[in-house]
Amino acid sequence: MQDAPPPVAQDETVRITSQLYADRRRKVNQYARQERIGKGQHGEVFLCTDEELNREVALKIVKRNNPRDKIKLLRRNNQQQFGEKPVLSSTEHSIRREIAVMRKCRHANIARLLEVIDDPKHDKIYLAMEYLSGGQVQWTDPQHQPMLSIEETRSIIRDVILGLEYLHHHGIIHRDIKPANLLWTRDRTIVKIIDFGVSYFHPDIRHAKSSDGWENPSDDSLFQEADLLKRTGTPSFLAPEVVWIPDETSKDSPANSADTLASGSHSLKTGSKPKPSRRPPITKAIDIWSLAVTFYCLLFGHTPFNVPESANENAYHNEFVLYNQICTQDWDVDETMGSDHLHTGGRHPKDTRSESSLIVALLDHMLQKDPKSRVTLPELKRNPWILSGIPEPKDWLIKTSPAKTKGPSACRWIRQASRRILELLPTPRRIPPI
Ligand SMILES: Nc1ncnc2c1ncn2[C@@H]1O[C@H](COP(=O)(O)OP(=O)(O)OP(=O)(O)O)[C@@H](O)[C@H]1O
Repeated sequence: MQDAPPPVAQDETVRITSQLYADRRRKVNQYARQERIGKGQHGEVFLCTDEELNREVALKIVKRNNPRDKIKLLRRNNQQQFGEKPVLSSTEHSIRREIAVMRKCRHANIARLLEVIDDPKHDKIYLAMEYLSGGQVQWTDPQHQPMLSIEETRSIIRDVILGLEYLHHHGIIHRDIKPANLLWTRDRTIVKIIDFGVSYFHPDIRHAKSSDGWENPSDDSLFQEADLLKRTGTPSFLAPEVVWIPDETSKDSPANSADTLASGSHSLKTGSKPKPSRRPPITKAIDIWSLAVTFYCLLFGHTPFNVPESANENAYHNEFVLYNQICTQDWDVDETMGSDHLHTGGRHPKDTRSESSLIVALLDHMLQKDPKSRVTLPELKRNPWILSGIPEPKDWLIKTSPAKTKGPSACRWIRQASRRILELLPTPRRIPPI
């Protein structure tokens, strides 16, 4: 094994393998297992050596059906009409969605999928991804103090902006942006987005031209519009429009079942903002909100909206308190931000030219409850604080534009076209020596 693994080639296509020929404790096809590096809701992730290509990969192993899924699935498939597509378990649905999105992505700030091993005879699906050995972005120490400097925070946020810009350009909403889904490369210079299990794709939200070589994920049934309304993601990072709760006076309101919040110890009157009477539409602006919560976490070492300490044991009730805070409450800032302890000057700093006040103003634009007033990704990318320190900002903006990055099929198309042109050219005749 060489010291530094060979980098992933930009035009390397994702291999789809339908035959699992080795599934032993230490080996999955050509992947020799080393230690476990992660465990999520859907599966385990192992560091592996790809013995064919002599490089390290992260192998995510997901069981198609966990036991809970199996019972639900049996019940649903029994109720199905003849000829209907069988319903996928929620785990399989999530992994198929992740594969559909990751197969299409080629970007420096998005973890690359290299191979999918999906053998119908086996109950597990394997995803070989580029190994991001720098680990998760750590943002808080055991005392809940921020661990990252302002400069490190800026660089991370900039990387995520670029990754999200690419996703949004291609009609993908990530829906679970949080520090745990941001991984460092080995040298800790680049951050990449992972975990596309709850992401959403819709061709109507694409900006990219259909001629740019980026094909839409093939299976529409994986991306149902109704899924957008589900509160998937991580509670503290969810946008107001995602956790939107019908008016308390409404008959169906959860407030009526969860011992009335507004009159209880968690009354949300101070600094509260009126909630819109109708749920705002769910758009890519939800990723901006989650990015803002992430940004806040890196700066202050805690989330902006939290369940108050006085909350009770009822998890449903506490979640409801949190969602009400997200929808109606303002957030506050600590006295200092970052591991460099930059003074904030409070939630509304008097000195509007200081660096910290620029950051608070930026957070303010990103944490707008109304998605229509929230800063957009192109505006965010052009924000002076975000651009600060980049030697040639204009060039950087052009160079990093997602319209510049070509999809995998475009690369393939270019290769095929050049091969075809070479075939059509007359074979050079040997010139006889004079
Ligand atoms: N490409 C990678 N390189 C290195 N580590 C990784 C990689 N992908 C995932 N991991 C590790 O494995 C963990 C779980 O991965 P992932 O979030 O994809 O799983 P999941 O089951 O979808 O999780 P969740 O419960 O958050 O939905 C990550 O938090 C990370 O620590």
